[in-house]
Amino acid sequence: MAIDRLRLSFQGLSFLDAVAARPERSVRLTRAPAPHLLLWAADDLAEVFRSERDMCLEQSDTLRPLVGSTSLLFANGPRHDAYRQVIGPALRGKRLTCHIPAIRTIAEQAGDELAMRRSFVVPEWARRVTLRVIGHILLGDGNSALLTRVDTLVEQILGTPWRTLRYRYLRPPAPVPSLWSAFLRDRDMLREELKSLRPPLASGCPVLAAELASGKPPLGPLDGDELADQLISLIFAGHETTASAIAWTLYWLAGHDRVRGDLKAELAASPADGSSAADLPLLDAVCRESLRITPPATLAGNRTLTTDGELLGRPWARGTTLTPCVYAAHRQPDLYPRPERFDPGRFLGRKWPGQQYLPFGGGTRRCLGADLAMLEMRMVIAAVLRRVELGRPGPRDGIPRRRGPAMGPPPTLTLAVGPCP
Ligand code: HEM
Repeated sequence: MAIDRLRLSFQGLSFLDAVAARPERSVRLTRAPAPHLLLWAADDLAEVFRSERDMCLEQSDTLRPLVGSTSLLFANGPRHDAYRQVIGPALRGKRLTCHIPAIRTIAEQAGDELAMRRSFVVPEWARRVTLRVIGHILLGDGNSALLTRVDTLVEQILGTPWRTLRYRYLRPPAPVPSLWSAFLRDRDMLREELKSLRPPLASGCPVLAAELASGKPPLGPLDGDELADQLISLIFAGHETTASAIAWTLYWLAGHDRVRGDLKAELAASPADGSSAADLPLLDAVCRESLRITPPATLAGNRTLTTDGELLGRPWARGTTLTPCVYAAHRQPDLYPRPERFDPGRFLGRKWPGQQYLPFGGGTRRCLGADLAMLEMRMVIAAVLRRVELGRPGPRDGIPRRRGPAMGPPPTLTLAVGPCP
């Protein structure tokens, strides 16, 4: 049965496509002594998200060398709660609203850049935009060289599935020249710089790095290594997935003339910049449908049971791992008729429950940047569509590619752009 684990690792989405139609809405990747299941039935997901106090998140072998072993992405128990209490409020509500003018400027500049071009490589352009946004929120302005180095480090290991496999499985001793030793050298130099960074305490809006470094409860003082882990984690989590989401949304809009026309009409009829979902309902629905049909994170985090117990009507042994499968949950034809069709109408005037629509995962580990990501998607898409017309993508341009634990469009996805008619 471990064959299914290998198929997931090597075939990725084609494996998920093959199992998504199973009536049991789950697949067992491994059996005892350490069973691992992917789940997507709404009732099962709701129960998993309710029972997370008896589960912990395991560190990922792929991400740990990048984000560090004290990363909040792997924290559990009270330390995890403390991180969420500090980071969560900084990324929603009034504190997020404070960053809207800066995000608007970044979105408009990104749109202006396209207005001067005939075509652009979408994933690379989108990563530059989202890197600027998370850089502004986390470190304040003026750290673009440092941010680019984080992006280059990520690219070095996740840029292609082949690079990820080499980085994951070929780790010779450090003195041997290899992708691994180059990665370790660049990572360590970057960490040293992050440790000595002194973010401004306040620059209009509070800078998240300064709050993390403030030593205030519930986190208390972080040493340099722990702070560097959190900065790399937040830059990584905060821009990779959002860049994929923006790139996918432009891809879907480019291929759907009617939806794009309706959205342009909505934008033409309103001065709103997209910072509020209520002002531009079709724009919001387009972004949500894009996250449904091509969720950047196809799986949420692996939850491992810390005690023997009963769940989903069955007894489970400690050590069992349960993973919500976002991709399969979003492709259930009884919930989403013709799930392979891009149809933003599914989200117009309708809110989906968290166990049926979960691009940001759920429960106590639900994405802390969900509000920021939605805001950023809407504002960037609005700025682009107001400035340029998009050309049609090619027939093979939408084949998803693995990017570490996430799913992105092909790195070469290129769209033609021209003046608005
Ligand atoms: C469209 C963009 C994004 C998507 C699709 C996405 C998706 C996810 C998913 C699926 C998880 C795991 C949730 C779970 O296991 O239940 C997650 C966790 C997380 N995300 Fe995002 N994310 C996005 C953008 C962001 C942004 C902009 C930030 C900002 C810093 C961010 C920060 C985080 C953090 C800190 C966690 C860990 C939460 C925890 O473990 O408590 N994400 N995200």
